[in-house]
Amino acid sequence: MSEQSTVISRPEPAALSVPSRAFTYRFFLSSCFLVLVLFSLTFHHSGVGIFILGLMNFLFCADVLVRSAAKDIWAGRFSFAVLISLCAGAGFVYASLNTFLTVKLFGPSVDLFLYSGLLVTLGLWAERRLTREKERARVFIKKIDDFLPKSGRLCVGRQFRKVFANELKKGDLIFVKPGERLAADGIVRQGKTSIDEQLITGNMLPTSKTEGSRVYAGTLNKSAEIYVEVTEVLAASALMSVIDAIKKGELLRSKFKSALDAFSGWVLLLLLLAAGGVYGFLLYTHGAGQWFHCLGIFLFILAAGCPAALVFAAVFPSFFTRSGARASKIKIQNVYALEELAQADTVFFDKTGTLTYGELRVSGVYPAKKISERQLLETIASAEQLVDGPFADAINLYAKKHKVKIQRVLCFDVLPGLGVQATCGEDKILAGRTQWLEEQGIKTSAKIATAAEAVVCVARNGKFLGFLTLSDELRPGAKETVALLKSLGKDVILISGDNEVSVGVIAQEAGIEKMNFNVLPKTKAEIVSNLRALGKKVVMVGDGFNDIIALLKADAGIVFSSGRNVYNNWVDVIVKRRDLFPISYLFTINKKLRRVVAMNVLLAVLLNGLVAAWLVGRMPQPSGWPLLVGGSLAVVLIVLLNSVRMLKIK
Ligand SMILES: Nc1ncnc2c1ncn2[C@@H]1O[C@H](COP(=O)(O)OP(=O)(O)OP(=O)(O)O)[C@@H](O)[C@H]1O
Ligand SMILES: [Zn+2]
Repeated sequence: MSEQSTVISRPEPAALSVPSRAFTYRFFLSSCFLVLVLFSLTFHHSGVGIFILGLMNFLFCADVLVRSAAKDIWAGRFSFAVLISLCAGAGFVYASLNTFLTVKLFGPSVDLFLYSGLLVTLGLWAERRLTREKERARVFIKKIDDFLPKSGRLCVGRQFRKVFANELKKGDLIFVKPGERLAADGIVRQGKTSIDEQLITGNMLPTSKTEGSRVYAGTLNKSAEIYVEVTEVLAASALMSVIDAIKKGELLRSKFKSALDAFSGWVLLLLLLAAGGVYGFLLYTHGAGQWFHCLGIFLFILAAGCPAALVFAAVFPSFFTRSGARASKIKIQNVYALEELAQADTVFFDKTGTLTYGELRVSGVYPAKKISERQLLETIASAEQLVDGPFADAINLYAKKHKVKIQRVLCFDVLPGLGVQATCGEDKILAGRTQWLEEQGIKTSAKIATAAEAVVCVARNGKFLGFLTLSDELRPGAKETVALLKSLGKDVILISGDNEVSVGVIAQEAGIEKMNFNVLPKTKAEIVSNLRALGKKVVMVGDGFNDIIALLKADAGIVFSSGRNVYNNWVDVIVKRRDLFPISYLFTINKKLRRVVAMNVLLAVLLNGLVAAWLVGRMPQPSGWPLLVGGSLAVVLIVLLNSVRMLKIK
């Protein structure tokens, strides 16, 4: 019981102390102050008025930045908030002292109210962006919780009692009305209905269910009342393992550090060294008695040297990276994942739908002895008629083309990675993986082991009727991508639910030496987790439902998708293309991205430093603010131009 509740409880509220709303309204307020200061400076209003505007900006807008800066300093982090708070603060103090002291401080008497205000405004904007990104992840987590059934109707004798879904135990009987979500995995004991199982099996069409059918927690009962025997508590249900993987993945992601924070410490150090150096030099030449008078130059360099363009140094490149990728039908949902891709040790490729198109075609029909081809086809086509997905689509198309007679299906279960189990009239049909049939005591054919393509075995009432082979084609670029990944030193492994021979054929075509075959969807995820536990960085490239947990458990997940997977929100990269060529781009782009960001930071620091130095060199410079602000904005433009390079997908 205690274990159940820990799994179900919401993720701990991460270190998101300030909501983005707080940044949003402060950003707009601060922009207004900025305009007012600019207006006052242009029309030479009194210094006291400008000081009041500046003070209000600090009290009402910069307060969040200062508070989070204090927290960061306390924790020994020299974050972006620390940099902006210190520099904008220095500028404000400098400008205030110059407004009220009769003897001006040593330094260009440039009005820094405007510039420090600009730093505050841009700082708020950047922090708002970052917190919003984290909040979005939170919203997704909340949304996934909506799928979680909250309560169930437990049958006690002839009565019902509403209980929390996580209180249900194996063997309990529950009553489910139409329109309700199932509270646990189970087996239908009474009633007939159709269930929307998209959440678990990916089947878009409702699945018909009757006594003996399997049902899953979280799926939606659509048409009639049913009684279900609980076979698995909610905490151990299929839905829960997906939700659990999603939450763990989000937690992992929320720990990523923004590039802005990573560089801010260095910029701050540089500024302190420059300002401190000049200050020391002045003390040396003017004498220590002048410490207060000379302090001006320290404050000035700290404030004017802090590049406003720094805010954009990391934002622009990732924005353009995303846009460039989107134009090529790649949706990078998590830019930080690019770093993981670059550092990955192992890359797993799923076979059907990922390395191959996943557009299967029935290539062979092999009836068992004394069974006609018709019989075999009629049986499997009846079982698959309401199923979708690559296997069922191919079989249904083939049946239609060959005018195969189809029996009405009473109910069916889709078992991800295994196959389909259906009831037609009195007959029970199984269509799926060879091992799955063997496990149920059905003897299949020895010929199957030599099939070089995906196989679906068919049985009716425990009797093997034969099998079908389905062919698929490698996506263009598969070979090239594998070769490139190998040249980058990555271990490439093919992982598939199909048999050894058919996986081997595709592996060879793609140039992959390592493979895992006959793997169940659950095992895929375990293989990924185990490798990660050994300290490896693992990337999963997959498609659709069977791979979702493996995709979520990996350090980064890339999914090939036609866009109807409900779990797509949670995958790092979505590829909506026919070829595999851009996959290698995803693994190499991070290097370029980092280079461009580093160059942006360098450009911003150098150019802004030059402007500040120019002002210091031309002391006193009473109306230098247009140069400082104009210069900084010009640097923003240069950073922008440098970042546009990321648009190009090589
Ligand atoms: N609709 C279906 N009808 C019959 N059999 C099916 C169906 N779906 C899957 N199977 C069986 O399950 C096996 C594995 O399915 P599937 O290819 O979807 O798994 P996977 O783990 O995603 O592997 P892959 O790497 O090939 O994508 C298939 O080879 C097939 O025998
Ligand atoms: Zn697949």
